[in-house]
Amino acid sequence: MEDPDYISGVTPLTYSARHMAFEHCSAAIVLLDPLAERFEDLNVAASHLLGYTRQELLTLPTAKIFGPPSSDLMAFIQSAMEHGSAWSDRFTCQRGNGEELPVEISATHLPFKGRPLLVLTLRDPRRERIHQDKSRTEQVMRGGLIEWRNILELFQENERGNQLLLSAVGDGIYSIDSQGLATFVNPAAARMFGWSVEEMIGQNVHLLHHHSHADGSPYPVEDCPIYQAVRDRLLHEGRQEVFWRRDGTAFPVEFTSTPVIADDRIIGAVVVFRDITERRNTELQLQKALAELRALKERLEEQNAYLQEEISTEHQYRDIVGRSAPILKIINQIDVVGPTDANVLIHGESGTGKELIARAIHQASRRRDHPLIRVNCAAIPAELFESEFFGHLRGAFTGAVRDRIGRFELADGGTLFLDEIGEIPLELQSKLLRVLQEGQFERVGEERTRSVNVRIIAATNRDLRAEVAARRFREDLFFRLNVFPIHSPSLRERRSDIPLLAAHFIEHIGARLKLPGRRLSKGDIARLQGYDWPGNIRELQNVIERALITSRGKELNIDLPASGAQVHPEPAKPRKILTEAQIRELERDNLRAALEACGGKQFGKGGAAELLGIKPTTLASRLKKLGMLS
Ligand SMILES: Nc1ncnc2c1ncn2[C@@H]1O[C@H](COP(=O)(O)OP(=O)(O)OP(=O)(O)O)[C@@H](O)[C@H]1O
Repeated sequence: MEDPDYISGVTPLTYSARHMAFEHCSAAIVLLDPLAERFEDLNVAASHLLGYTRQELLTLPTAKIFGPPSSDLMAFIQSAMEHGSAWSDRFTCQRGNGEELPVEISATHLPFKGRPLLVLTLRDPRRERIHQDKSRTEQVMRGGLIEWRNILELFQENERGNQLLLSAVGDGIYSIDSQGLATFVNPAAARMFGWSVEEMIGQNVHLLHHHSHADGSPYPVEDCPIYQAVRDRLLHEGRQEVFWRRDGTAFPVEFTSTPVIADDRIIGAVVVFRDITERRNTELQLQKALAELRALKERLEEQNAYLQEEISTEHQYRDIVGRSAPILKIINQIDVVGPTDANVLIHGESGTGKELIARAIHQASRRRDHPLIRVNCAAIPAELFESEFFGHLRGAFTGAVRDRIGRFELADGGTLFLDEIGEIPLELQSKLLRVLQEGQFERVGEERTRSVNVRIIAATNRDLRAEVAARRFREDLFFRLNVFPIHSPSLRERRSDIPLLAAHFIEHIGARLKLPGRRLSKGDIARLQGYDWPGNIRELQNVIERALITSRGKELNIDLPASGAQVHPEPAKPRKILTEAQIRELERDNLRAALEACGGKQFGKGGAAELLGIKPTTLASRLKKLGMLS
């Protein structure tokens, strides 16, 4: 290598380059003189591999590196010289630091100026492996990178998919940055607000659609839970708020605002919202339906209570008994008017069967499956009329401790029988007229107007025309009621029905009292027919009942006031006779005691009416009659 001319045709420059290439080649190369067992030359890589300086290696015997010449080494060198080259991985070098280094050796025979030199390329297989591993790692990493890129692409595609998804969903979705400006708005959100996506991007979304509360009062952005999420990193929800449209209208929403955190920094929030107008409407409808149901239940309960009360006190036998001309006329009238919805006014003396007629009309009507509600107008204190008719709200007046529905509502769909209609105070007559005309009224203490569909059957023993003339009864109301007048004749006007009626009562009352088989003598029948019956059929009924109770045998003892017959045939001792005033005082005392016992409570559970075993309306009328109303 000292002689620059050892290769012909090589210029000094190229020689120098070749020399550099040898010197700095990454492979470790030594030029060996096998006969001298010395290194003739070596490059930088060989010096590094063997762990000696160049100078040291040039002076060291090769045995220092390859060990004492072994048969293997001899055979290897021999083979290289004979065949021109040889390769082996069975040798070990002794490095400068004493370390044993297994090497791969490629040998090339290079005869130079008559000397048999060998060019040995030494390779550290461990280093090779390291290089290979590194290369493989790089390969894997490069492959991994591709893989990563694929994932990234997939993600980006997903992102596009996500974008598509966000665009397609029905919920409104938008995102805001940490400044509260919109960075993304899906089409559903923009559509709901009435803005375009482009118009919204970059805007303060709160000012755009969330600026006011439902009542129109301002909603400062500092209070906005959507923006709060950007400040406190917490998810915020809204359930009772409204968002505003571009056109100034609002819609109820439900929203969540979720903070978006990257590298532990809040970069914004994502808002998902839903227009809940339909749900709200459904809820409202449901609430309305529930309220109606509650009202219906309330009404049914009241109706039930009313009917229970009626059952215990009212007629066990409702059939109209009689074959007289006036009765046949009434039956005919019932047939005619029953199926219509016309108001009926029944006029007749007390006890002639006006209520029976009213019930028969109701039974003959299309309303028969709905209740017939009776109101005895004579029994209602003036101040309670309105509440009795139309109901009241709790607290509407002293004593109104709970909501109460009135008789009109109770009778909705059915018939309202206004007994003793002539007793209604004038002030209430106009309100009554309004319900008859419009079917509308308000409960006491309530603004809401309610509607009912009620047929009115009124009854009176007064001469209503005379009442109208005396201005105690409204003429317009009279005409409204008197659409179909029915006269309920006194018993005097139909004496021929008396035997039938008497037999009817003997049978029914006798059955109730468990006194069957009782009968009247012909003489008694004649006496009954001769009597004037100021109390009409009710009086007859009472006379028969008394006779059934007092008679010993099958033959009844009829006791008629006019005849002077004995009511109590065997008085053991003289009875104490009370004057009318004394009876009233006795009753007053009794009522007072009952009221005291109930702590002043008149109606309902544990009230005086219950204690006395009378209807609340009866109690009210008695208190009124006896001047005991405070
Ligand atoms: N034609 C009849 N057949 C059988 N019973 C009758 C008849 N008419 C009336 N009654 C009976 O006579 C009683 C009194 O009748 P009702 O109460 O209908 O009379 P009213 O005219 O409504 O009385 P008031 O005006 O006092 O309210 C009832 O028990 C009823 O059942």
